[in-house]
Amino acid sequence: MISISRAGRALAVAWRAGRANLVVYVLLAPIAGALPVLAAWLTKLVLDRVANPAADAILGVAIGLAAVTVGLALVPHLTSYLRADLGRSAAIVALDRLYGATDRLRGLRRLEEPAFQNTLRLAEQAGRDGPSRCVDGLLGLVQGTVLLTGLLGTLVVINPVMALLVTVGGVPALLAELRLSRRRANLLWEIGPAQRREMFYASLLTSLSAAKEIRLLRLGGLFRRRMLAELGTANAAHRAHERREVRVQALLAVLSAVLSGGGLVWAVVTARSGGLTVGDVAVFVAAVAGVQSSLSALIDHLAGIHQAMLLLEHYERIVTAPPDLPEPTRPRPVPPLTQGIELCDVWFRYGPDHPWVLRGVDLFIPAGQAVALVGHNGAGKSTLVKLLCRFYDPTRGTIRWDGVDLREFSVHDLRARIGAVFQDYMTYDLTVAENIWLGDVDPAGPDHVRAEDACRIAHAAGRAGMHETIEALPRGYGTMLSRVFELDGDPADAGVLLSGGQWQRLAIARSVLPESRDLLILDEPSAGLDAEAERDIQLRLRDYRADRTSVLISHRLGTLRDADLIVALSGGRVVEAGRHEDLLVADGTYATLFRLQAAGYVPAEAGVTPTG
Ligand SMILES: Nc1ncnc2c1ncn2[C@@H]1O[C@H](COP(=O)(O)OP(=O)(O)OP(=O)(O)O)[C@@H](O)[C@H]1O
Repeated sequence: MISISRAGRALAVAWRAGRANLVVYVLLAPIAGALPVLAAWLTKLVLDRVANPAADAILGVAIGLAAVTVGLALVPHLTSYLRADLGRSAAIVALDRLYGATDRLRGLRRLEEPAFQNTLRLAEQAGRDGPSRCVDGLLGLVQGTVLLTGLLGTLVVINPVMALLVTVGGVPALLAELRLSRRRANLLWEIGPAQRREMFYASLLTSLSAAKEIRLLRLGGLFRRRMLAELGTANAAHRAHERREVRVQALLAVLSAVLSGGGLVWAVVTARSGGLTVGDVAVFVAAVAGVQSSLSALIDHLAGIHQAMLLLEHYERIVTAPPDLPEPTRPRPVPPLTQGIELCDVWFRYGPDHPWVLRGVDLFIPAGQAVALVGHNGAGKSTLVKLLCRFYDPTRGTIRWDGVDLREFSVHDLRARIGAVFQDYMTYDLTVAENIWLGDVDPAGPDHVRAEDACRIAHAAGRAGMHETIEALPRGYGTMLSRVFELDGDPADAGVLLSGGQWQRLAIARSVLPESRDLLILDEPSAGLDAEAERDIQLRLRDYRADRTSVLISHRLGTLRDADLIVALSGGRVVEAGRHEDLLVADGTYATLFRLQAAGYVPAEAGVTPTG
């Protein structure tokens, strides 16, 4: 029912998070359980001595009761402080493990699976409060057991039958609560997709990047309604579950009230016939109420641990997930590219139910040369470069780096040799300097830009033709590129936003920051640039690309005409390859695309037929 090993791992997380807090918390648990029992017995003694003045001195007992009362008042505050502090520290340790595990997923495939995203969301939830809930639950069990044992012992002394009845009365509650906790954990899984969609619509409604389109197309109402519909779906599921809970718990409450009511009648009748003292009646009533409430707290703790364990299952599924891309046990060092990259009969599709995107691509990308990929939308150009970066492995066929299959390298080392600007490049809500520095972060170095990085960052910005523009910004390289985050927590210092083309140049600067990249991939790097800027970038990058292998993708074929090799993809295959002039002569796909595009720049009446 409750996995001991999982509970052990949750405790280990709490131990790593805060040993001192945990030790004090553990020591307090039995004390917190013993205090109410002590209070009940001391109350009995005080009452009996008040009722019988001939009995022993009362003062010592009364002081003892007062001390216990102070303890009873203080312990809950201390416990709740420790619980909160331990919870926060345990969340840091657990989330560090969780995001460490997602970071170890080197490919993209897993992140594209809805089931993985659902698991991830519950794992995040479990990571935030799972370990502390387990610790809480386990210590609650310790505290509850001490309390229950003491109170049951008290009850046994006065009325063993009642003790048995109250204990047996707790069994249905235990079974019912465990069932309910399993249902609750399943419910969270079932409503996961609706909650993720709800969050998606909610984030659209407040996201700055979506704001223009949402306002212009007046989509706010639609997305709000959809968000509410998803929320409604989740709420309906919660409501149905809570109704079931209320029904079960009401039934159990009636059972427990009948038991304690019967016990009270018995105690009063017995006291009238002299079988019990006033103190006995008081302690009996307190013990019955105490046993019932501590039993129900114990059951709640068990159910809470049970539910936390079920959610931690999602957490563990993520942190123990096997690598999504097989990594060799003894990876080969990735040599500097001296011969080239060879794709041999590469077939690829995004999933078994998806159509083939690449159907037997054979291609050689010679080292030190610029290879351009052209083709219609959806021809598979970006897919091909994603395979070069090993975001996915080919479904069939191999890709070789100087003759070695990419799968024989560590993915990390391979990527250290590749620089890229993707079509959907990132814009980070960080400073200009950080936006460029992210292109070459030393994993063992500091987590911030160092003063000595300034020179190479400016050099990379210069390569992308951005240096002067950056210098003109309010804080130069220290300018925050965000309208939603302030610099250094100063609300008056909201940053600036760049234009699309300027962001694109920044992405290029990021990709050319490291000098150590052998392969440069530029997937539509100039889509957002004006013609002059595009030419300017081409000239600036020519120097960087000179001794490097580069793969260029662009729909502006004019920018590719100088490439050493132009490769046309169609239907998932290479249909043509050659230099610009040769392909025009061949008069195939490339020539058709090139002429169509060139004709667009020439007045129709001029009747000119560009030939390259
Ligand atoms: N992550 C993905 N999951 C499923 N299908 C995908 C994914 N990415 C791309 N595809 C599909 O693969 C095909 C090739 O896409 P790809 O982006 O490689 O084309 P492309 O040649 O780069 O197109 P474009 O010129 O429009 O950028 C498309 O049909 C697309 O729908």
